[in-house]
Amino acid sequence: MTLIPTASKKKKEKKRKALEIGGDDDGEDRSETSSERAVEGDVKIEGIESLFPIQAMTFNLVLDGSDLVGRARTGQGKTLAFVLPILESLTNGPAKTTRKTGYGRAPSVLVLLPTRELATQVSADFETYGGALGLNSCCLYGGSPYQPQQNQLKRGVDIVVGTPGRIKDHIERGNIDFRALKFRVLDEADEMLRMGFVEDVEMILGKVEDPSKVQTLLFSATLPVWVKQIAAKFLKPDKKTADLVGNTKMKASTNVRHIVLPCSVSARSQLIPDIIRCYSSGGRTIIFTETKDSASTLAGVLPGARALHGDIQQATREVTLSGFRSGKFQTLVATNVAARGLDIDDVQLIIQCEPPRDVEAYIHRSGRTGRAGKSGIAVMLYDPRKSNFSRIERESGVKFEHISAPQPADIAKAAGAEAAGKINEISDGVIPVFRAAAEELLNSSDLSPTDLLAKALARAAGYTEIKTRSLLTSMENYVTVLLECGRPIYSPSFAYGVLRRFLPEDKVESIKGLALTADGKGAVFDVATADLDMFLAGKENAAGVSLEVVKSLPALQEREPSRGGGRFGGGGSGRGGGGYSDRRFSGGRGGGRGSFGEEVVAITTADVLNLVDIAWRN
Ligand SMILES: Nc1ncnc2c1ncn2[C@@H]1O[C@H](COP(=O)(O)OP(=O)(O)OP(=O)(O)O)[C@@H](O)[C@H]1O
Repeated sequence: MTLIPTASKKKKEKKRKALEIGGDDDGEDRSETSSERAVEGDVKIEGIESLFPIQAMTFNLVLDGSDLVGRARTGQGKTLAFVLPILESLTNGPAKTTRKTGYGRAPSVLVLLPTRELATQVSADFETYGGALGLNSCCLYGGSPYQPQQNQLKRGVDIVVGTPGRIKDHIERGNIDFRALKFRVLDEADEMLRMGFVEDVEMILGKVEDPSKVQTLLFSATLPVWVKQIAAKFLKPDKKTADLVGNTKMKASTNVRHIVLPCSVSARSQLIPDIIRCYSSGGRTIIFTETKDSASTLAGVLPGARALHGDIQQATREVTLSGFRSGKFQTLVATNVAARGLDIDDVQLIIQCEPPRDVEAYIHRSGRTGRAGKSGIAVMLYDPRKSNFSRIERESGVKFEHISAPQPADIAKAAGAEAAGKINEISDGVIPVFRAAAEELLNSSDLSPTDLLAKALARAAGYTEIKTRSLLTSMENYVTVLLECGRPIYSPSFAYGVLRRFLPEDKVESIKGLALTADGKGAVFDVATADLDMFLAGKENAAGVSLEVVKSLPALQEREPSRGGGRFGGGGSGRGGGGYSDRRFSGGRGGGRGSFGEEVVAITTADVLNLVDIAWRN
């Protein structure tokens, strides 16, 4: 008997169609061709025609009884890479003969995952594929009542899937017996340990009396070195590794277009709907925020969006996620609770509101799209004044595509074309009713019929004006300008100093997002459209100063976030603004700790040049 997955995702979600099982029932043939048989064999599960590489790699290793570390990029099928061989082993392989059966049986499989949503998802996979083989599973996670879980355990289950906290609770209540355990799986192992579950995980794994009789499998798309060290404690010394990422540079999904876009915090809620319009291809979008509060706030202002985070009641979390999966709404705003493992059909776009703190978070969040060979887009917003994504770029191996905000005019154009298309769908029956008003309009207006029709289309598409959007902070009704003064601009404070020569203080203070250009010759910043004329006229009185509106953002200097506003950062602008690290000029990098732990502020060459400049001007 050989397993082959066939369920299409939609059907899987409707209790996932049963497996057809057939042939080869002797259970003897577990040579290296087992995985091939899994692909070519008797049982076909719709939607899956062959094993993905990680699955082909792990199938025989698991059947052969090895402990295993499995790593493949996001969306490459790691779940079935343990589900299928475990089920095969239990029903037709080495674990078959000693597996407990009957009422009250103790579980043969334990799967630990970091989040409730993920536990539910993986449990559903076991239900789908294992259920058809007569194996039942239960899902144990916090925030839901104990009693039904306890009853299930009492009746007997083959597979227990859950989060460490709740599983530990059940162990302490004497509800779970691990004496019959054959497999234990740590999925998204690094996240589970990072979330502070180390002790719980250790306690749970420690409940297995004879670990030599249990196979331990550890999976993730990211396995930082520290996880490998911890893994050495849980897995047998002769464990096998199936690592499809290894030392390759690119650690994130290669099916995803990785994009960065400058945007200030205040412009986010205006910009995001346009990013969705331009990049979601009509599919679902997941937006990641750093905090629960910002997830709730953003979900509150984005049309048709719902929030998902750890402060939301479990029952609501479940309703939200199933509504998103079933397409009741198209935009989910979440914290990292949705970053790991979630496999949701037709998520075309990921938006990260700011660069996450660690590279793993970037890899997993962006990996919620571009799954199972499909393509997707991940847009990461950053505030050029504060954010630095170069570490993520370096450590993930992603070469970010830089874009600026979609312009409202472009979006309006597309909406206009759509509105024009819809005009043909309107019945000619409306003409007699509206003709008199149309004639009246034509006769009373100085505009040509085409221009009048253009206005009518604008109205139909919901536009009464077209705003501009700046390139640097993505703010509406701001434009981005480039300042040059015939000599290098070493620091933001020098740029502010140049502006003060020809503009009043309040206007200098009103500019947004000032950043230095990578060539060291200029600075770019955003100016309110209403102030633009004043800026352009003012520069006429400042010799050697040039100021021009830019259509595309020049390459900018990298900002070093760790220094904060250092003693010399930001100068007289009052903006603090973390120091710039222009490698051509930097003498030393950022702050550090002295031998007694005190904060050491390093002065970069740029700071010194800046001081010289200020002295020179005075
Ligand atoms: N052999 C296969 N053929 C076709 N589709 C598959 C196959 N294996 C898995 N899939 C589908 O691929 C998608 C991604 O699989 P899965 O969720 O296991 O990825 P993953 O590697 O665990 O990703 P992540 O690291 O994000 O958790 C799922 O929708 C799954 O049903």
